[in-house]
Amino acid sequence: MKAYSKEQIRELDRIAIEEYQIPSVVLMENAGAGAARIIAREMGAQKSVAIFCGKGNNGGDGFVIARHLHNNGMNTHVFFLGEAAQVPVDSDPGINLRILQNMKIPIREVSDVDSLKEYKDIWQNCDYVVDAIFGTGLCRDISGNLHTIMSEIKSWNKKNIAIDIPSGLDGNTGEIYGVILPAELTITFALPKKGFFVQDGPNVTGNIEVVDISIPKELVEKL
Ligand SMILES: NC(=O)C1=CN([C@@H]2O[C@H](COP(=O)(O)OP(=O)(O)OC[C@H]3O[C@@H](n4cnc5c(N)ncnc54)[C@H](O)[C@@H]3O)[C@@H](O)[C@H]2O)[C@@H](O)CC1
Ligand SMILES: [K+]
Repeated sequence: MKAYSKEQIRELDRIAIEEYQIPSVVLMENAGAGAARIIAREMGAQKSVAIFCGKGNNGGDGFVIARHLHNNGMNTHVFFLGEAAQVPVDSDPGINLRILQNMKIPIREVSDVDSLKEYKDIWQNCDYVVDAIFGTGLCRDISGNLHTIMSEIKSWNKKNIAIDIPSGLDGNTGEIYGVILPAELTITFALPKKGFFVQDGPNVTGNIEVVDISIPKELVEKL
Protein backbone atom coordinates (compact mmCIF):
# COMPACT_ATOMS: atom_id res chain seq x y z
CA MET A 1 0.00 0.00 0.00
CA LYS A 2 1.62 3.29 -1.06
CA ALA A 3 1.65 5.88 1.70
CA TYR A 4 1.78 9.68 1.81
CA SER A 5 2.90 12.37 4.23
CA LYS A 6 0.56 14.64 6.19
CA GLU A 7 1.87 17.57 4.15
CA GLN A 8 1.06 15.86 0.84
CA ILE A 9 -2.46 15.10 1.99
CA ARG A 10 -3.00 18.60 3.38
CA GLU A 11 -1.84 20.03 0.05
CA LEU A 12 -4.24 17.70 -1.78
CA ASP A 13 -7.10 18.95 0.40
CA ARG A 14 -6.03 22.57 -0.12
CA ILE A 15 -5.99 22.30 -3.92
CA ALA A 16 -9.34 20.46 -3.94
CA ILE A 17 -10.86 23.25 -1.84
CA GLU A 18 -9.18 26.36 -3.29
CA GLU A 19 -8.63 25.45 -6.93
CA TYR A 20 -11.35 22.90 -7.64
CA GLN A 21 -13.71 24.81 -5.34
CA ILE A 22 -15.03 21.76 -3.54
CA PRO A 23 -16.38 23.20 -0.27
CA SER A 24 -14.45 21.76 2.66
CA VAL A 25 -17.73 20.87 4.36
CA VAL A 26 -18.48 18.62 1.36
CA LEU A 27 -15.16 16.82 1.88
CA MET A 28 -16.05 16.43 5.55
CA GLU A 29 -19.48 15.05 4.64
CA ASN A 30 -17.93 12.54 2.23
CA ALA A 31 -15.40 11.54 4.88
CA GLY A 32 -17.96 11.10 7.66
CA ALA A 33 -20.62 9.42 5.51
CA GLY A 34 -18.07 6.99 4.05
CA ALA A 35 -16.70 6.17 7.49
CA ALA A 36 -20.22 5.66 8.89
CA ARG A 37 -21.00 3.08 6.19
CA ILE A 38 -17.90 1.08 7.14
CA ILE A 39 -18.62 1.40 10.88
CA ALA A 40 -22.21 0.20 10.40
CA ARG A 41 -20.90 -2.81 8.47
CA GLU A 42 -18.31 -3.57 11.19
CA MET A 43 -20.83 -3.23 14.01
CA GLY A 44 -23.36 -5.59 12.44
CA ALA A 45 -25.95 -6.48 15.06
CA GLN A 46 -24.09 -4.63 17.83
CA LYS A 47 -25.88 -1.35 18.11
CA SER A 48 -24.21 0.89 20.68
CA VAL A 49 -21.36 3.21 19.87
CA ALA A 50 -19.56 5.97 21.76
CA ILE A 51 -18.06 8.62 19.49
CA PHE A 52 -15.32 10.78 21.01
CA CYS A 53 -14.83 14.06 19.18
CA GLY A 54 -12.01 16.56 19.51
CA LYS A 55 -12.16 20.24 18.76
CA GLY A 56 -10.62 20.16 15.25
CA ASN A 57 -11.80 18.84 11.91
CA ASN A 58 -11.25 15.26 13.03
CA GLY A 59 -13.96 15.91 15.62
CA GLY A 60 -16.09 17.39 12.82
CA ASP A 61 -15.84 14.06 10.99
CA GLY A 62 -17.06 12.46 14.22
CA PHE A 63 -20.16 14.69 14.22
CA VAL A 64 -20.98 13.65 10.64
CA ILE A 65 -20.47 9.98 11.54
CA ALA A 66 -22.79 10.40 14.55
CA ARG A 67 -25.57 11.81 12.37
CA HIS A 68 -25.37 8.96 9.88
CA LEU A 69 -25.15 6.20 12.50
CA HIS A 70 -28.08 7.69 14.42
CA ASN A 71 -30.11 7.79 11.19
CA ASN A 72 -29.09 4.16 10.66
CA GLY A 73 -30.76 3.15 13.92
CA MET A 74 -27.60 2.80 16.05
CA ASN A 75 -27.55 3.91 19.68
CA THR A 76 -25.12 6.70 19.07
CA HIS A 77 -23.56 8.58 21.98
CA VAL A 78 -21.49 11.68 21.28
CA PHE A 79 -18.81 12.87 23.70
CA PHE A 80 -17.03 16.16 23.06
CA LEU A 81 -13.59 16.73 24.58
CA GLY A 82 -14.08 20.40 25.32
CA GLU A 83 -16.81 23.01 25.43
CA ALA A 84 -19.25 22.79 22.54
CA ALA A 85 -20.02 26.51 22.88
CA GLN A 86 -16.43 27.27 21.89
CA VAL A 87 -16.61 25.57 18.50
CA PRO A 88 -16.80 28.40 15.92
CA VAL A 89 -20.35 28.26 14.51
CA ASP A 90 -19.33 28.79 10.88
CA SER A 91 -16.50 26.25 10.91
CA ASP A 92 -17.09 22.83 9.35
CA PRO A 93 -17.16 21.13 12.76
CA GLY A 94 -19.47 23.93 14.01
CA ILE A 95 -21.94 23.37 11.15
CA ASN A 96 -22.07 19.64 11.82
CA LEU A 97 -22.31 20.15 15.58
CA ARG A 98 -25.30 22.44 15.07
CA ILE A 99 -27.07 19.83 12.93
CA LEU A 100 -26.69 17.30 15.77
CA GLN A 101 -28.03 19.86 18.24
CA ASN A 102 -30.99 20.56 15.93
CA MET A 103 -31.62 16.80 15.82
CA LYS A 104 -31.66 16.85 19.65
CA ILE A 105 -28.79 14.40 19.84
CA PRO A 106 -27.10 15.05 23.21
CA ILE A 107 -23.50 16.28 23.08
CA ARG A 108 -21.84 15.21 26.33
CA GLU A 109 -18.94 17.46 27.26
CA VAL A 110 -15.94 15.79 28.84
CA SER A 111 -13.35 18.06 30.45
CA ASP A 112 -11.59 15.57 32.74
CA VAL A 113 -11.72 11.94 33.84
CA ASP A 114 -14.31 12.69 36.53
CA SER A 115 -16.75 14.07 33.97
CA LEU A 116 -16.11 10.99 31.82
CA LYS A 117 -16.87 8.72 34.78
CA GLU A 118 -20.18 10.52 35.33
CA TYR A 119 -21.25 9.04 32.00
CA LYS A 120 -20.19 5.50 32.88
CA ASP A 121 -23.72 4.13 32.52
CA ILE A 122 -23.63 5.20 28.91
CA TRP A 123 -20.16 4.25 27.69
CA GLN A 124 -19.88 0.99 29.57
CA ASN A 125 -22.75 -0.37 27.47
CA CYS A 126 -21.18 0.65 24.17
CA ASP A 127 -19.63 -2.10 22.06
CA TYR A 128 -17.53 0.23 19.98
CA VAL A 129 -15.54 3.42 20.47
CA VAL A 130 -15.11 5.73 17.50
CA ASP A 131 -11.99 7.85 17.96
CA ALA A 132 -12.38 11.25 16.29
CA ILE A 133 -10.17 13.08 18.80
CA PHE A 134 -7.06 13.97 16.78
CA GLY A 135 -6.25 13.55 13.11
CA THR A 136 -3.44 14.96 11.02
CA GLY A 137 -3.45 18.20 13.02
CA LEU A 138 -1.84 16.63 16.11
CA CYS A 139 1.51 18.34 16.41
CA ARG A 140 2.74 18.09 20.00
CA ASP A 141 2.66 15.83 23.06
CA ILE A 142 -0.76 15.20 24.54
CA SER A 143 -0.75 16.26 28.18
CA GLY A 144 -2.97 17.17 31.13
CA ASN A 145 -6.66 16.23 31.10
CA LEU A 146 -6.58 15.07 27.47
CA HIS A 147 -3.84 12.62 28.37
CA THR A 148 -5.75 11.19 31.34
CA ILE A 149 -9.04 11.03 29.41
CA MET A 150 -7.41 9.16 26.53
CA SER A 151 -5.59 6.81 28.93
CA GLU A 152 -8.93 6.04 30.58
CA ILE A 153 -10.63 5.31 27.23
CA LYS A 154 -7.68 3.11 26.27
CA SER A 155 -8.03 1.13 29.51
CA TRP A 156 -11.58 0.07 28.58
CA ASN A 157 -10.14 -2.18 25.84
CA LYS A 158 -13.19 -1.73 23.67
CA LYS A 159 -13.20 -2.15 19.91
CA ASN A 160 -11.71 1.14 18.81
CA ILE A 161 -12.26 2.46 15.32
CA ALA A 162 -9.86 5.31 14.48
CA ILE A 163 -11.00 8.11 12.23
CA ASP A 164 -8.27 9.08 9.77
CA ILE A 165 -5.44 8.27 12.24
CA PRO A 166 -5.40 6.61 15.69
CA SER A 167 -5.35 9.61 18.04
CA GLY A 168 -1.85 10.09 19.40
CA LEU A 169 -0.02 8.77 16.34
CA ASP A 170 2.13 11.01 14.15
CA GLY A 171 0.94 10.50 10.58
CA ASN A 172 4.47 10.85 9.21
CA THR A 173 6.85 9.23 11.67
CA GLY A 174 4.66 6.63 13.39
CA GLU A 175 5.77 8.04 16.75
CA ILE A 176 3.37 8.38 19.68
CA TYR A 177 2.65 11.79 21.18
CA GLY A 178 2.52 10.68 24.84
CA VAL A 179 -0.60 8.49 24.65
CA ILE A 180 -2.32 6.49 21.94
CA LEU A 181 -5.72 4.92 21.33
CA PRO A 182 -4.79 1.70 19.51
CA ALA A 183 -7.35 0.80 16.84
CA GLU A 184 -8.75 -2.46 15.53
CA LEU A 185 -9.62 -0.60 12.38
CA THR A 186 -8.41 2.72 11.00
CA ILE A 187 -10.68 4.40 8.48
CA THR A 188 -8.48 6.89 6.71
CA PHE A 189 -9.39 9.60 4.23
CA ALA A 190 -8.18 9.99 0.66
CA LEU A 191 -4.85 8.14 1.04
CA PRO A 192 -2.97 6.02 3.61
CA LYS A 193 -0.54 7.94 5.80
CA LYS A 194 3.17 7.10 6.06
CA GLY A 195 3.02 6.84 9.83
CA PHE A 196 0.82 3.72 9.60
CA PHE A 197 3.76 1.68 8.35
CA VAL A 198 6.74 2.80 10.43
CA GLN A 199 7.76 2.83 14.12
CA ASP A 200 4.71 2.16 16.33
CA GLY A 201 2.24 2.64 13.46
CA PRO A 202 1.76 -1.05 12.55
CA ASN A 203 1.05 -1.94 16.22
CA VAL A 204 -1.72 0.62 16.70
CA THR A 205 -3.41 1.07 13.32
CA GLY A 206 -5.13 -2.31 12.94
CA ASN A 207 -6.80 -2.95 9.59
CA ILE A 208 -6.80 0.01 7.27
CA GLU A 209 -9.69 1.10 5.05
CA VAL A 210 -9.42 4.10 2.76
CA VAL A 211 -12.46 6.29 2.10
CA ASP A 212 -12.68 8.28 -1.10
CA ILE A 213 -13.68 11.84 -0.15
CA SER A 214 -13.94 13.01 -3.79
CA ILE A 215 -10.47 14.48 -4.27
CA PRO A 216 -10.16 14.78 -8.10
CA LYS A 217 -8.32 11.75 -9.46
CA GLU A 218 -5.98 13.91 -11.60
CA LEU A 219 -4.68 15.48 -8.39
CA VAL A 220 -3.91 12.14 -6.78
CA GLU A 221 -2.20 10.87 -9.94
CA LYS A 222 0.21 13.82 -9.87
CA LEU A 223 1.55 12.87 -6.43
N1 LIG B 1 -9.13 19.76 5.63
C1 LIG B 1 -9.79 18.87 4.93
O1 LIG B 1 -9.97 19.08 3.79
C2 LIG B 1 -10.36 17.64 5.56
C3 LIG B 1 -10.01 17.27 6.85
N2 LIG B 1 -10.52 16.17 7.41
C4 LIG B 1 -10.22 15.82 8.79
O2 LIG B 1 -9.52 16.84 9.43
C5 LIG B 1 -8.42 16.30 10.15
C6 LIG B 1 -7.40 17.36 10.35
O3 LIG B 1 -8.06 18.39 11.03
P1 LIG B 1 -7.31 19.51 11.85
O4 LIG B 1 -6.21 20.05 11.03
O5 LIG B 1 -8.37 20.42 12.35
O6 LIG B 1 -6.63 18.73 13.02
P2 LIG B 1 -7.21 17.81 14.18
O7 LIG B 1 -8.65 17.57 14.08
O8 LIG B 1 -6.26 16.70 14.26
O9 LIG B 1 -7.13 18.77 15.46
C7 LIG B 1 -6.05 19.40 15.81
C8 LIG B 1 -6.46 20.46 16.82
O10 LIG B 1 -5.91 20.12 18.05
C9 LIG B 1 -4.86 21.03 18.39
N3 LIG B 1 -3.76 20.22 18.89
C10 LIG B 1 -2.73 19.67 18.21
N4 LIG B 1 -1.95 18.94 19.04
C11 LIG B 1 -2.52 19.03 20.27
C12 LIG B 1 -2.18 18.50 21.54
N5 LIG B 1 -1.13 17.72 21.73
N6 LIG B 1 -2.98 18.79 22.59
C13 LIG B 1 -4.07 19.57 22.43
N7 LIG B 1 -4.44 20.12 21.25
C14 LIG B 1 -3.67 19.85 20.19
C15 LIG B 1 -4.54 21.79 17.11
O11 LIG B 1 -4.09 23.07 17.43
C16 LIG B 1 -5.90 21.78 16.41
O12 LIG B 1 -6.75 22.80 16.95
C17 LIG B 1 -8.00 15.10 9.31
O13 LIG B 1 -7.26 14.18 10.06
C18 LIG B 1 -9.36 14.57 8.88
O14 LIG B 1 -9.88 13.74 9.88
C19 LIG B 1 -11.62 15.47 6.78
O15 LIG B 1 -12.79 16.07 7.23
C20 LIG B 1 -11.54 15.50 5.29
C21 LIG B 1 -11.32 16.86 4.75
K1 LIG C 1 -8.59 10.01 15.24
